[in-house]
Amino acid sequence: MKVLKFGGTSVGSIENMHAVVNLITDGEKKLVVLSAMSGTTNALVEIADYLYKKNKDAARVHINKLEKTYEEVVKSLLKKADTKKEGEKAVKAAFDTIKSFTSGDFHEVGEKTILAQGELISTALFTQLMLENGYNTKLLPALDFMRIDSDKAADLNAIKKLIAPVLTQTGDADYYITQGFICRNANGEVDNLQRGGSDYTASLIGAAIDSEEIEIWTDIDGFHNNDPRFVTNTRKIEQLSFNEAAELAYFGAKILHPQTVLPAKLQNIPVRLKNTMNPTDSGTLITAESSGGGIKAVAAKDGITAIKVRSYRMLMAYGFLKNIFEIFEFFKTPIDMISTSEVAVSLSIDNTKKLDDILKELKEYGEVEVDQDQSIICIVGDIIGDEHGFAAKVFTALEGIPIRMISYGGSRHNISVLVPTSHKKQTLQALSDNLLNN
Ligand SMILES: Nc1ncnc2c1ncn2[C@@H]1O[C@H](COP(=O)(O)OP(=O)(O)O)[C@@H](O)[C@H]1O
Ligand SMILES: N[C@@H](CC(=O)OP(=O)(O)O)C(=O)O
Repeated sequence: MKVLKFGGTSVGSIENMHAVVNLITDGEKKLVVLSAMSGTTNALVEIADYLYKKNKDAARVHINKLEKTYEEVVKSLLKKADTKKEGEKAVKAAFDTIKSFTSGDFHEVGEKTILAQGELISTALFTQLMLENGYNTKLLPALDFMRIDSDKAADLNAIKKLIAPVLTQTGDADYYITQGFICRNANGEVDNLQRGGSDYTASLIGAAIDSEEIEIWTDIDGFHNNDPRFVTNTRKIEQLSFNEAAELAYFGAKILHPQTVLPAKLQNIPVRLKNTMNPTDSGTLITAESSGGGIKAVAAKDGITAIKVRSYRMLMAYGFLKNIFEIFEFFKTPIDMISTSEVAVSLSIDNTKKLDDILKELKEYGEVEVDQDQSIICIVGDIIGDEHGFAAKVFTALEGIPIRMISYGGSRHNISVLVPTSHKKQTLQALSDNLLNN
């Protein structure tokens, strides 16, 4: 069975939902993962923010506004009395849940439960639309089988164990619909796979049921060789290897959630990116196969902090780097880039929750410098393979750009440079003009 994921824009209007019905109903059994209608998760984040700030009146205003929007959606989307009634019931249940958090203290479980309502509504309404059109469709509650562990990492073993009985109990159907993004954590509470996480849901489910293909349907014709939000002359890539796609997703290509590729790669399941608005286009295929030499694409990851530790104790000493890295391990803060000289080590992180604690400990080892608002620009392809003089080409393209760090040689697929975010657009465009489009 194929797993298909449709993102927020693909289910973001009545028209698009009808287009998705037409697209999936070819008689082939499938499991369909849906995101919340576009804009909904942001609206729910805003409501949760008001509740954290104890501004209950503002939260209520925003809740009522969103509820009205969904009442209108049900009216225009569903035409038959029984399906319309089910749609209204689902919307009411979701908004009753949201409203239940407007009294008393507000905590993380409340926030996660509020954020889950977008996917719970979109899947409930879409299932009714499928039934109204006569398709044998069943809703699979993702909260019954999607799990993360105590480190907040997806628990593929638990998902594998849980999804089989859920499918059996749900009974036979031509089309199974389920929620992207949402899951339960190790305490059984409602949680999520982080923003953009529906892609990851699809690949986890794909791996759990050993799907023949995972299709990610979105609002663009596939993976582009640069970020179309910042660069004008981007082009679609026909094929990428799992490793190339994983690096691009991890280093900021928004079209895929950073962790999406791994479950598919582990079980060698092809991932295809397709455009809901242009379904006949071949899209981008991601497989184990190498996609040939040369530079494939560029992506940028924002919100990076660079930390430099300079110490003469590092000179000729062993164990210095181990001590530095142990501090990051202790504070559960992953490091993205590293570069070293005899007396200094620079590294970059994107999670700054424990920055003050980390800096305090690092200062025990030497002078510490911190630069915030940096972006990692990641250049991906078969870089070390055939093409000599590749590094020279990259540096020529980046002439005039203040590079803070460089990482080269860690993998044959990737060169990364760290630049101030204020120079991100210029860097992406320069790489497009000099490396990708000439
Ligand atoms: N390299 C890239 N290739 C294609 N799209 C990209 C790339 N980098 C960023 N994007 C952006 O990703 C968007 C699709 O991702 P997203 O908005 O999360 O879609 P969805 O809501 O369908 O999940 C595109 O509209 C595009 O602006
Ligand atoms: N609704 C969630 C999950 C998601 O993946 O959405 P989208 O597919 O629209 O990126 C979010 O906005 O983060």
